[in-house]
Amino acid sequence: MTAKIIDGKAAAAEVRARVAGIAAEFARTTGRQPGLATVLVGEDPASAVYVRSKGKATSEAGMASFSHKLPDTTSETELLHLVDQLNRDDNVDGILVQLPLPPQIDASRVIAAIDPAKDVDGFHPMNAGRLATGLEALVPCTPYGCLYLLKQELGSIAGKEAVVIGRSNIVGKPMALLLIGESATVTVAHSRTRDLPDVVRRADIVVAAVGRPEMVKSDWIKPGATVIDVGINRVPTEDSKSRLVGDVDFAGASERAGAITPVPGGVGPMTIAMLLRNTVVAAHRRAGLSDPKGV
Ligand SMILES: Nc1nc2c(c(=O)[nH]1)N[C@@H](CN(C=O)c1ccc(C(=O)N[C@@H](CCC(=O)O)C(=O)O)cc1)CN2
Repeated sequence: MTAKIIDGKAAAAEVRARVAGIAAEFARTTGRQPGLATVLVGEDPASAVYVRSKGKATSEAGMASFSHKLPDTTSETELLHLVDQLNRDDNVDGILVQLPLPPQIDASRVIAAIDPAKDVDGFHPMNAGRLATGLEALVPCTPYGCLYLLKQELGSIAGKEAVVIGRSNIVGKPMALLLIGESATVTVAHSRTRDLPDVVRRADIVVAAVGRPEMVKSDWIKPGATVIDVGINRVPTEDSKSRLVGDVDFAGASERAGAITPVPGGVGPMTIAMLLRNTVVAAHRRAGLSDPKGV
């Protein structure tokens, strides 16, 4: 079997186009554009690329983009002060503090300081708790993007066996909750899971989010399974350059899976599309409007 390649770039472009239509309608109704503030602390090159892409995508969707760049010597107090200003700014509907943060800053304190109504990353404990209890929440962008791709591929997920590899607050845990919300039967596997290959072999749906290059081997994949690869790992090549690989052995798994996301071009672009989606949703809720349809 040769798997269908799930095109995350195309799906993200569709979401972004719909968000742009919603943002334009919001601006007509309220007299202002939805606004997203990004905060980058330090010089991490990958983070700088992601934040630039987010700002560009925000502007392209007809939303206001507010970019804040702080030096890597920024103290936690200084960052909390900026978050407080953004919380009070009525033109800002969404606040995104790019992770990771430098070691002198406790990311969990910063996340907890963001107004939950503006927490477009969905990382605030209030949004995490609301997602866990099935209440309306802002949902973390990467798992929400994975769910979008799964629903587009499979239609209903109800009753499917899903294995999520990884238990981070940002991907693994919210992914598991979203799959439970769709009535899948969910196993969360992690570094202490016994006989991981056999656990993965049961899965109709595999979501790999461990951050270990090509850890998931082809013979772990049940024939016909849908594989969502969240990993983005840069590995050296023989010509002293580097390339991106996921957490799944893509070449091997493509021979067994029914459908699989590539890296790059799979889940990554969906993360940014869902950030824009969360920003228009936050803008509507803050303006007292009902949630936009179709995203
Ligand atoms: N505050 C946050 N920080 C981080 C998040 C997040 O969701 N919120 N996620 C990641 C990084 N990330 C977004 O910030 C992100 C990662 C990758 C991509 C992407 O489109 N990747 C491309 C490949 C890019 C490349 O060539 O390097 C792809 O997969 O096709 C988008 C966003 C950590 N921090």
